[in-house]
Amino acid sequence: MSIPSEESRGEPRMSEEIDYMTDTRPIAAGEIAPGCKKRDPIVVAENVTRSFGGINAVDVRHLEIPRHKITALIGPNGAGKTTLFNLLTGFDTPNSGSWQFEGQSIAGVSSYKVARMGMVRTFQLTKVMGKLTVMENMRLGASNQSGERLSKALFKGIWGGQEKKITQEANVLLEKFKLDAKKDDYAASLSGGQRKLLEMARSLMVRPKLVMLDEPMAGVNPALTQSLLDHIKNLKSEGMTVLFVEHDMHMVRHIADWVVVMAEGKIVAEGPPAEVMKNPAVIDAYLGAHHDVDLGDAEGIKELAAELVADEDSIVGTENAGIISADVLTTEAEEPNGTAHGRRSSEEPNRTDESGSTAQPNRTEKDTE
Ligand SMILES: Nc1ncnc2c1ncn2[C@@H]1O[C@H](COP(=O)(O)OP(=O)(O)OP(=O)(O)O)[C@@H](O)[C@H]1O
Repeated sequence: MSIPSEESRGEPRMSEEIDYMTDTRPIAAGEIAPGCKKRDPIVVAENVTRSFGGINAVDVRHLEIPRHKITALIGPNGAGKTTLFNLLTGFDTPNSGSWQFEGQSIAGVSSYKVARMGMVRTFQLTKVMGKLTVMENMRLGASNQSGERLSKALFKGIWGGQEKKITQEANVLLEKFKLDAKKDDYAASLSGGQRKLLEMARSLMVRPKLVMLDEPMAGVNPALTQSLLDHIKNLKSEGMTVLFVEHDMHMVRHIADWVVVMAEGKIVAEGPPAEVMKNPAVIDAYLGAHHDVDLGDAEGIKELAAELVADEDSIVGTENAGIISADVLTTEAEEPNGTAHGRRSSEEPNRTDESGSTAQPNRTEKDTE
């Protein structure tokens, strides 16, 4: 679907419509660097901080989220991604900071008002109401839109003219998300992946401009993964902006237009996915040496095996070291100093141990042990 462009920052308004799936105009307004300005930001945050005891969970000097793009927010566990989501959407209160959505200051605005303004989010642990039916959950989503209370959201007839319209909209979304056959089932009976879909469908009842997804792939059965990816791409094609937190680098690589990297509360890198994933600081702190390999197919596995052969740091653990070929292990084992499998332990820190506590997507040393 094509949507009229909304230019900002002094650029001429284009008279023709823009297809946001094929729009190749630059995302950054100038040089790409952590906290850089965007050509057309939908969110601008300034000096946002949040600490818990002695921990600076979020310490963001400047962050802009590009409109009509899919932005991935990545970083090790505890980097502050979810806390930043909570702050921006009014689910938590910062120690300091200001931020605008669509040019309007929304710091201190409650979560339901933020949703009504068009900025919605989903949660890492899905929050659908298990004892309500799928359709009732959808109605609850619409209640954010009209500011109605829970009781009104659930009981027929109270909404008068709106009821029919809301049900129609819910039906369209449920059909799109292939949940229409389950609309009278309790949400508790859905699989984890279907609940994620329901949570996403429900958030769309407010017709948002910005959809923020916290780990949409976590706990989703591989059979539903592609469908979730397609739904997220569709949000963009329908003119929405998406910001998602994800540890699954396959997803980040395949659907993100832009990647923002957080570590210890700060924005430490950002840019197009291919560039960010080549950034040595990001690789060291988060991705690990072989992050670039797609393990979704046999070629990817072969590629990883070849990379591991060339990377002596990868030889850890026992001789049954997974996908490392027996030839390689034999060669290593025959080295005169006899340290082939334990060489990092004395003179260098073992990267597996170091990163194991933080870097979930690192499918390298850990997985080959
Ligand atoms: N309610 C809280 N009380 C105390 N500490 C908290 C709270 N929420 C978050 N933290 C701490 O703030 C830091 C940032 O946590 P946050 O959950 O935002 O990280 P994250 O990047 O989302 O991590 P993950 O990828 O594991 O979800 C962590 O050190 C966490 O322990």
